[in-house]
Amino acid sequence: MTPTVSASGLSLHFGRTRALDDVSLRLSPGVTGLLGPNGAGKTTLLRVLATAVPADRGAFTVLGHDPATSGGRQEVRRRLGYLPQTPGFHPDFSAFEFVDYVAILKELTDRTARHREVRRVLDEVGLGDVRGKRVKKLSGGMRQRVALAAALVGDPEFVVLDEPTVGLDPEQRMRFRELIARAGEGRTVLLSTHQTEDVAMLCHRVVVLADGAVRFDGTPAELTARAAGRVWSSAERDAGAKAGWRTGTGSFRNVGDPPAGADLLEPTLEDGYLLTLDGAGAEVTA
Ligand SMILES: Nc1ncnc2c1ncn2[C@@H]1O[C@H](COP(=O)(O)OP(=O)(O)OP(=O)(O)O)[C@@H](O)[C@H]1O
Repeated sequence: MTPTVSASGLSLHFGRTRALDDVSLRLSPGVTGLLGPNGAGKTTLLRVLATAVPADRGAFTVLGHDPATSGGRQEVRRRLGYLPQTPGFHPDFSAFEFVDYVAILKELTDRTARHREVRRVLDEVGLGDVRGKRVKKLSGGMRQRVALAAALVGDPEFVVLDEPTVGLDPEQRMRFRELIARAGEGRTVLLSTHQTEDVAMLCHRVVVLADGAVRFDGTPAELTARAAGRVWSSAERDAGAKAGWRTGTGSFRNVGDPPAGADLLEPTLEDGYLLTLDGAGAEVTA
């Protein structure tokens, strides 16, 4: 299958900071999770792919369009939905006005068709009843759903979501997962998150970034399998553990190099992720 997004050798420096280091990836329909510690370069990668900032080196295409040319950039933006880490809401806009404003920027020029589309996406995220409410009066979870509606307006083929579930309570997070899963049906969604459960539950693929570089690119099951035979239980923290913590049962859960005869546990995606970061030379914290 031809990938929706094809990127090769993307690098970007901010002064002496190397935010992206030779990143190559291909994205296809479905939800791809982007995991990485703070400062790994996730937001920077998303901003480059959303054409908000150009890379220093490397290139990418979205559905064959090259954003390095002004015509190509316009084509990419027409096919793109972007939920940034801090959506810039005008606080006095209603939910409808905000999404309509984004729809205008996306060049949905026919007013009647545009308003129909704005109502459709607000209904899709469950905000049809409060579309006239000021954004500043909405809860944090509702505001995130307004931002998701803005990302989905115009039915883009490539959707970039930067930590959309941060700060949400478990019920809202579950609701958001449903919405993201639905958005990923037939569309290519790139989801940056710190929530390994989001990735385990939603994503067909996961990319791990550390120090601006890709450290893993594969399925969630493959990431989990990296920790097979490397998670064990013990009465005390084990010397061979890269990370270990006392669980609610009082025993330690260790991740790393187990001693002979260790009481092995079923690994999770988070275990595989922690071990991948350790291999990358990043600090493992748990
Ligand atoms: N506009 C900028 N100016 C200077 N440095 C920047 C800028 N944006 C990002 N950086 C630096 O680039 C690196 C990558 O940052 P980025 O925000 O992409 O990481 P991240 O993985 O999204 O982190 P987080 O999980 O904390 O959001 C960091 O060292 C950051 O300080």
